[in-house]
Amino acid sequence: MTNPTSTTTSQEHPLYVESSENSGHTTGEQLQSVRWSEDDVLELLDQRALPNEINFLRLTDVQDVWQAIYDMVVRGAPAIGITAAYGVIIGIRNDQVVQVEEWLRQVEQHAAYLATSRPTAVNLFWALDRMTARAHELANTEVPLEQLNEQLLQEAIAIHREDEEICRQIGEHALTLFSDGMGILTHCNAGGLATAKYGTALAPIYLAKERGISLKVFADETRPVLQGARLTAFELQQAGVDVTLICDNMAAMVMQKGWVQAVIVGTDRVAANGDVANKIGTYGLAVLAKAHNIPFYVACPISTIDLNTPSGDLIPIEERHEKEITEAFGKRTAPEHIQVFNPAFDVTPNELVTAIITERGIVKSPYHISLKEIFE
Ligand SMILES: CSC[C@H]1O[C@H](OP(=O)(O)O)[C@H](O)[C@@H]1O
Repeated sequence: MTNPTSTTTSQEHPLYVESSENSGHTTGEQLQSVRWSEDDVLELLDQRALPNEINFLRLTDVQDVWQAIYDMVVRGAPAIGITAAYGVIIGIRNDQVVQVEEWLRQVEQHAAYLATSRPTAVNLFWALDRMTARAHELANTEVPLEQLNEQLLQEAIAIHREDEEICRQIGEHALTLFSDGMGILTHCNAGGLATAKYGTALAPIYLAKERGISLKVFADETRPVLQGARLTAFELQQAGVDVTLICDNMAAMVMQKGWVQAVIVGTDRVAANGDVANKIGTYGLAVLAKAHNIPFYVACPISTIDLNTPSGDLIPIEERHEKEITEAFGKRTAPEHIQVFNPAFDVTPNELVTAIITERGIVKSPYHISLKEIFE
């Protein structure tokens, strides 16, 4: 297996690069976590190194794409789906196929392989299904074999580009729920780093910043992988947003002090009844929000809604390596041979979800009905 090459940029290289129309603001063009380069290579911002280093890995082998998703080089449901879509292209381009039927079989094989990288985020499977469906369409056209890869690449690019606009629309709908001066608590990272741009839960916060609406954000650090501390706090600080980092066990206190008027999180999969799988710790946050009579919002594209999974107890929950809990910064923080339980996600029952905010609008209970309607 080839080792992905890395293109490390200097540490002072900002996550945001000033764009001409935003001169003087810090909300310049956000650097993408996933890029298809001009020389046709998949480039991934190594999110494991943030916030200390900005390193881009260049991947040209489908096994490396699988590993990058599994190791959380790239993470976040939409970003995982976008990466896997490009992973299919990388795989098929390395194959020497001589017939269309063989080309189609190889596409399906690469998609099936990439689908084994992480089990919970349904966007991974949604994106791979979209790529294989497009491949079947292309195989039944007159497109010559040597042009099929380029045509299929356009589908991966479309998935990528559409996600940016979808996230902006989620932001527009979510922003109708927020007003100047509100305290917003969020968990994990559902920002630009988890998507093509803007994010889902963080999208309204970026739009509020651009429109002069001041929101005070509390970001849970989100143990054990610290996506909140390393990614959300970093993203929002770079964008000039008023963000305060807290430990996960401080959320109750900031709510008790009256500093939080809404909770908004992303999600990796919404079941047909509105149960929500999201980063571990989300369920506890929803219970706390209920106890403090604070609205609990979930933001996601409709591609994260899985009508084929009837309820949250049927959502596969990824369990990750014990080292994520027993080590920190390369040092052991727990006794050797200690038993560990490390689920990466939990499920919030739909009755604790105030609303689900999508690019098509705000969905409310009864979710077993309203979630179907959003697709009509
Ligand atoms: C916009 S999806 C973000 C979603 O994904 C995160 O999980 P992970 O960092 O393990 O990929 C977390 O559940 C976020 O809410």
